[in-house]
Amino acid sequence: MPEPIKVLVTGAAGQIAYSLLYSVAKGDVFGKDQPIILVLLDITPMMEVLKGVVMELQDCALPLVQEMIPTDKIEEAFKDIDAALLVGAMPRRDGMERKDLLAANVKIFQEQGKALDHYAKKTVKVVVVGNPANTNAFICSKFAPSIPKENFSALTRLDQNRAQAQIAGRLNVPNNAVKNCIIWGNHSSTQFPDVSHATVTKNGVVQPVAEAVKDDHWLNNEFIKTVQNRGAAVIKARKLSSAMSAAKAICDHMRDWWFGTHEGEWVSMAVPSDGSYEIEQDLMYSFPVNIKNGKYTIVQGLKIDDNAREKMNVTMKELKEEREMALAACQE
Ligand SMILES: NC(=O)c1ccc[n+]([C@@H]2O[C@H](COP(=O)([O-])OP(=O)(O)OC[C@H]3O[C@@H](n4cnc5c(N)ncnc54)[C@H](O)[C@@H]3O)[C@@H](O)[C@H]2O)c1
Ligand SMILES: O=C(O)CC[C@H](O)C(=O)O
Repeated sequence: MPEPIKVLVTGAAGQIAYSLLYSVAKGDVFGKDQPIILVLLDITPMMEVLKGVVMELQDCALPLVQEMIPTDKIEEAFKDIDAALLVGAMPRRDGMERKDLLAANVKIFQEQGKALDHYAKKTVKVVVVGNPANTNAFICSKFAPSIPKENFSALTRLDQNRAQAQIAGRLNVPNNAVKNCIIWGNHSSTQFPDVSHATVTKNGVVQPVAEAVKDDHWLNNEFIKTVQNRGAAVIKARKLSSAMSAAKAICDHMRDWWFGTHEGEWVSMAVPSDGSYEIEQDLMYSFPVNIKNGKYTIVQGLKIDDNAREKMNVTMKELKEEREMALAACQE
């Protein structure tokens, strides 16, 4: 058995964590033979609820969980961690604007950035889930200057999974027959779900999604809008933010970062831009990436037409605006 790794989940008493913790604890993310020390951070008023979550995890009697550390102390939570799944933040409720969320949540990530800087291993891999996820990840990295900025990411895998499922549903094929859907930009309604490089395997034949769908109007309109607004649609229906699907996407994101992507396949992650595709450097922008040996590389050389360029710029502009608002909020 390898040495245990220390995995932090914040917002551990919340909705997403309730699905996420079970998957992490049973080895879906870091491997079926990787012992784990699970660190569970939430705020003081949630400690009683967290106690119940810990009892349930205990009662799962899972072999990989070597220790659980439930805490409301940030310095204890971030100490020597190998991976950070930063979920804890306020979710948007029906009728609430994203900007309300930004003001409320960005300070959490300023504080957690500082904690990462002081207490975490310098090799820690961080995925930010709490919204606005890209901008929170940007802030977190900014306040953790001793940790390489490549170690920070935000979750857009849920959007990728949504796009993949919409295409698979339309073509009546299994979800895993659809590959290489891309999410560009922000985890918000300005994101650009792009299937112009995606393929589908149907009746044993691999073909471009656009050829299989044979309906460019649907692909350029309804499909994009459905994916962009899926989170809001779930909130409207459930009166709560997506949780099961978010937890699944967090597992996909971190597992692929840990173990790598399959040959010829890419996944979408919001990562600091290196200037690829003319996206402003350091903006936490979602790109298609390949992953090998724990390191991602942005997929290069994809053809971007005028229509795509325009959509990629819209979501970049929103990210720049969010960044300015977040930096101002950090100074208050
Ligand atoms: N990026 C994505 O794809 C995606 C998808 C779904 C939800 N989200 C976001 O994830 C976040 C969590 O959603 P949820 O449904 O689990 O919400 P929730 O309200 O059920 O749980 C959030 C938990 O975070 C805790 N928390 C608040 N401040 C904290 C802090 N400073 N430190 C540690 N914990 C803290 C709360 O006490 C609560 O237990 C929201 O911001 C939501 O919008 C993102
Ligand atoms: O607040 C939102 O609009 C989205 C919530 C969440 O990020 C999701 O995508 O399901």
